[in-house]
Amino acid sequence: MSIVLIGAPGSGKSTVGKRLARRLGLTFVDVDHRIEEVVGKPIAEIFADHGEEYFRAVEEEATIELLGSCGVLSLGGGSVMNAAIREALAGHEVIWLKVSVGQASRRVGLNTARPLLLGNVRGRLIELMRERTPVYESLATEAVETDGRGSAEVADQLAAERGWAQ
Ligand SMILES: Nc1ncnc2c1ncn2[C@@H]1O[C@H](COP(=O)(O)OP(=O)(O)O)[C@@H](O)[C@H]1O
Ligand SMILES: O=C(O)C1=C[C@@H](OP(=O)(O)O)[C@@H](O)[C@H](O)C1
Ligand SMILES: [Mg+2]
Repeated sequence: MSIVLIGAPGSGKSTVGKRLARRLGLTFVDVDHRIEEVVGKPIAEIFADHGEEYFRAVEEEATIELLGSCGVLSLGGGSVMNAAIREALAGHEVIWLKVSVGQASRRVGLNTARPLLLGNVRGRLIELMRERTPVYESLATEAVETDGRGSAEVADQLAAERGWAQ
């Protein structure tokens, strides 16, 4: 079983996941990093050179494969829109990092490396969150509010709940 982090871009999945894994002595993998390794280029270039459909196909394969090993796994924000990935999440501990549009757009900034947000970060986040929030909610075994809290605080709370003693 893995500890899997889901949530919108800017919710802190990559940052919190890394620290949580360190606290618990578990391995950490960020699926976006694995995709970049497999394809051999950054996410933004994968979208530009091959398109979103190709990215989603690689994401599906990488996510499902990584769910087969133990540790902490940070998913990409859009991965939960894929039915095969949703099915593969069954039986895992799925932590939803909640974030408001305002905080997420401040965190990712205007020069984001996230191709889906380019042009109008706030507007795109509103659309994505409207579509995805019910899905995040339905998959989560635990939900954590991250607004107004640092990523270290969020990670340490999750680690403490799982037996990490400060
Ligand atoms: N709770 C938090 N408070 C403030 N900034 C945060 C928080 N979590 C993450 N960040 C910052 O927001 C940015 C996006 O975080 P990241 O972990 O990449 O999010 P995600 O993987 O969910 O898109 C990073 O610069 C990170 O340092
Ligand atoms: O929301 C999305 O569809 C995406 C989020 C990104 O990951 P983060 O959620 O870690 O930013 C990355 O997978 C890709 O740019 C697509
Ligand atoms: Mg990430």
